Amino acid sequence: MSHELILETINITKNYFGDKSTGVNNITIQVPKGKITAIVGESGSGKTTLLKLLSGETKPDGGEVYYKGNLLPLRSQGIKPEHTTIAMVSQDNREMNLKHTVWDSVCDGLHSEDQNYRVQKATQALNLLGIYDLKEQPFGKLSGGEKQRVTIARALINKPEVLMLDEPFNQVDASYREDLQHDMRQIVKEWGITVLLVSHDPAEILSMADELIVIKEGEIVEHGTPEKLYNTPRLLYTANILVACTELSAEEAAVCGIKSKRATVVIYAEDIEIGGVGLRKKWMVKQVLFKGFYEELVIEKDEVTLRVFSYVRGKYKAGDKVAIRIAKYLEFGKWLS
Ligand SMILES: Nc1ncnc2c1ncn2[C@@H]1O[C@H](COP(=O)(O)OP(=O)(O)OP(=O)(O)O)[C@@H](O)[C@H]1O
Repeated sequence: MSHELILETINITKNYFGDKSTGVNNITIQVPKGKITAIVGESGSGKTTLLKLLSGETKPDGGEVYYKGNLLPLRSQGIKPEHTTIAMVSQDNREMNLKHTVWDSVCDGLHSEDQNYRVQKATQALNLLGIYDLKEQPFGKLSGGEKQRVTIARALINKPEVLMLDEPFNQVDASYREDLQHDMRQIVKEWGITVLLVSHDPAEILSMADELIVIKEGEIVEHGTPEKLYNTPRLLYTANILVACTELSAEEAAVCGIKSKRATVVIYAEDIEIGGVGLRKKWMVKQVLFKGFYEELVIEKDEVTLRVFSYVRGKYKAGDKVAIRIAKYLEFGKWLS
């Protein structure tokens, strides 16, 4: 399927100390217009660096970035017209004045001088992010999560064509985060905004993104839809980023009844069913962890430990013996002879 592209990089490289061990190396990507693309990878893999290159904040050592088919100018070159359509929300709040009120912080981001328009837009943005009641508060006195919401409101207010979000909700309360993610997804879709999202939160990545780019040690190692990469990751690295899973050697897998000729077998907790008619109860429940609407059981057999979900709370306790059925597993690594 072909999509209209908004940003494109060709072999971009940025190394902070002149060697390949930091930054990003030779990255070629195409960012489709109107989609939410998440950049994921372990800490230090180069996600923020890639975002900064794509926004024109950082100059590549080599390669090019194209915005709508034209070479992207650097922000520091002061070439503004293109850049007003790329907004960046970073983790450091560097652009924010700590003494400004929430209202002024958001209004400062507006390009129009028309008073009615400013009031209308700022009110809309503050309501959208659920921070209208904080409008008289100085930015510096807000909590981390409130600050994040102000910087997002400020970035959204001019309806940018591209919105770059670096860990945008990591300090927002869990109770509010899901609603905010859902609202943001709806707004950017309605407004046709292209989003580049950097996040460590698997739930956020999987529920918000249309496309994932997986980056490891400064290079792209895998890309695809969240469904594809969750269900059939090519790399163990990707599975570990997207889901908390159990990793077993082939010998340990054999304890679970899995005959594998690959070095590593990965099992997602949701693919293990407890019970099963006619199965022998060989697994010991070691712990029952309360998780809200479900429980996580830590079960053990022959020194192999698995994590399983139980949706009937209170049914199992430590010391119980259970049978399990593994519905699905993934195999990675070298072939064993
Ligand atoms: N300004 C800088 N000067 C020197 N080294 C840097 C700079 N910025 C990043 N690096 C290094 O480049 C590598 C990639 O950093 P980057 O911030 O892009 O990673 P990341 O994937 O966003 O990490 P995290 O998830 O921890 O935020 C790291 O090794 C980091 O130490």
